[in-house]
Amino acid sequence: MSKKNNFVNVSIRIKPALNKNLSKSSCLHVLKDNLPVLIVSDRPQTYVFDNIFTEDANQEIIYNNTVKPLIQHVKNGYNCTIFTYGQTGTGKSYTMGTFSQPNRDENEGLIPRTLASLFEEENECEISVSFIEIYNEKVYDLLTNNKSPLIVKGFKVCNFNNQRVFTPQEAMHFLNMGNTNRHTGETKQNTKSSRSHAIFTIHCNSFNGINAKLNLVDLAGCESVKKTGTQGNSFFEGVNINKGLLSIGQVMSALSLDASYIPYRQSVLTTILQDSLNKRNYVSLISCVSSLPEDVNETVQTLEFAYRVKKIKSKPRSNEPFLLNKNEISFSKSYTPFKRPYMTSNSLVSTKKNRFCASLGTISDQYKNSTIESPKSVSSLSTSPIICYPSQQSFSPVIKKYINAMESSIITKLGSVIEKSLLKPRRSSRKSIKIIEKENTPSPKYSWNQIQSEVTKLVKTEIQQFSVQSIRATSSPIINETTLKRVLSYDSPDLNKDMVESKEVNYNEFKIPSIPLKKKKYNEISMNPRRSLRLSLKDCSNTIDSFVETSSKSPVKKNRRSIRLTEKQEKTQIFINENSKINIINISNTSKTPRTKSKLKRKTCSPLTAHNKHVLNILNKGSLKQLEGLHSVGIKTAQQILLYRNLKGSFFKIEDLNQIPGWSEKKVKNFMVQNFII
Ligand SMILES: Nc1ncnc2c1ncn2[C@@H]1O[C@H](COP(=O)(O)OP(=O)(O)OP(=O)(O)O)[C@@H](O)[C@H]1O
Repeated sequence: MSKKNNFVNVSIRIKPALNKNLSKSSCLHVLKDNLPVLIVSDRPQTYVFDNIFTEDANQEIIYNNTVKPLIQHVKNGYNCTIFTYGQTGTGKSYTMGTFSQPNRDENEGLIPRTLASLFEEENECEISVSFIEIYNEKVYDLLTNNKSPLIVKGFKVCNFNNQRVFTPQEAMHFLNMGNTNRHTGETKQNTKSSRSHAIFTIHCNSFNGINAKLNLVDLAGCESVKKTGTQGNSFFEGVNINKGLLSIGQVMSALSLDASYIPYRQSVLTTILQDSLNKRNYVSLISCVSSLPEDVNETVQTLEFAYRVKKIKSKPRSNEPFLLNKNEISFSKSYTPFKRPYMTSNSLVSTKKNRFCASLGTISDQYKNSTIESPKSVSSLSTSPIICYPSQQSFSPVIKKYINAMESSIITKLGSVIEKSLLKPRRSSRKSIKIIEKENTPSPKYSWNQIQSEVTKLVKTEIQQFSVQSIRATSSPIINETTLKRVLSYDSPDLNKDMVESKEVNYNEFKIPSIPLKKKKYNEISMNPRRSLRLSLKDCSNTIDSFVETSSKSPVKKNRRSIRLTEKQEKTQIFINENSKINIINISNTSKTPRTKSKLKRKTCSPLTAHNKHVLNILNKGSLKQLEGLHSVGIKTAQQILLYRNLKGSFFKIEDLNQIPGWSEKKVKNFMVQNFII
């Protein structure tokens, strides 16, 4: 399966002629060169499949080539489905092993072999089994004597028996029990014909929280009323059987054509197999065919179905809870910032929050079940607990309870911090964002400082609150800084750089790492409207010291491009140049400062220049209403200007309007003419 890198495996099994006396010529010819090719007599088509099992292939060969490769996938958390399809009497139930065989060893089918294999190795997961059937478009539990149909909600069957099993024998007991309860009947073509579609499911719940299932589906056979000779009740059974099979064919066709709509709802069979028959799971199909010339139409129909399934290109996805690993980080880096406005929908937020909490939840679970050891590097990130304690420390159950409660409390609250940050309302309209997205402008500002301080506060208070009760007495907890960085960098590509380094710190010394800002261009810088910070001289000395000390670390202060200190006589100005060096300039001679220059200029401004400045001022600082007050600016244009300004910063000159997406030079000129800008 994996050698061809395709996760849908399609096999054909040709039923041997059981009555040698009746065996005539075969309508199927198999060529085995590089690929197994099947040719049907007198038909133009040739078919290539993953496996073609000829009449002499025994049950072991079938198992080794179909189900065996899936076992490890199930253990790794992938849902897998194997199903048998074909004309009635061609050996689907025989292949699947749903009915007990006279000589168990040799003829044992796929289900008994799978169960034996799952229990063979040391058990890494809890195994339970369920067995249901779909009879006349209703679902029945085969592991109970209750004959009332089960309720299907959405695509989930409710209240079916899921029996925990510890040995293959126990599991076989439930298989046989289900078989006795299954609807069967006699037809012209099969003395014990299945009148229902049966689904035997092996649920594998691994101890690290990964749950996966293996569905072994024994479909009822396609039947022609003429050949089976069914009448009355059996006739209606046949109609419903064919309905299920037809719908499964339509689902497969849609999947193979990559259709946006997959018609799962056409029948109960496809409805409840929805979470298994899709591109996220491993699927293996065994199509059972007859080689008898009189069955050639049914055989071709089965081969066509198999061929459609073969075309499906799937991408299986593990049920493993979401963990931020290196790949996720690199994904986050390649995140185009402007996709965010679309992604901050409620659903995305809840998905992100759930996935994030799930990842931390798993971490906590692992932590509960294993010896606690401090994480050492980024590579151990995905398995590291959020709070670590000195290794080889054994905790009493009471303390463990506190630790768990504290962790889950932190996890829940961190989720809401993230949610809050992602749901930060935007003033912009969706349309405007779309326009600007094309221009690949920088990301809208997120208040990461707020998140930082909230997370710090939260973690500290939580730990202190719990520590008081018991933990502090036992040991001093250590916050795994890497994990918290991960929390902070959850949606911030900027922060991921920090993750290369990892260390543990005591919570008393714990400080959320500062976010290094990228060198920004003019427009990006102006995303932060506070470009300068004025301080009175009283606070000056303290502030300068702390500013100088922290400015190289703190991105918040870096954004403040200068601190202007005002005093009556002496003025000091602090500039941070592009290399993050701080220059303190004495500007007691006011004529040297750019500010004074502009003041001088302003004095000599002509009325027209003043008007230009006024318009520019409105463009840079005006409210939506004020913008609308300008000529040729409607509500949409005003919104667009506002959005652009919020994202890119101020306009230097009115001509800069042509940087707004959709603003041609002609439009800018028109704006200028209408607003008397010269
Ligand atoms: N490869 C095989 N080797 C030996 N016996 C086989 C083989 N395939 C099928 N049989 C036998 O053929 C008969 C019909 O097989 P089976 O009941 O499995 O068919 P089916 O496709 O499930 O039919 P239906 O759709 O009517 O349930 C059984 O007696 C079975 O033992």
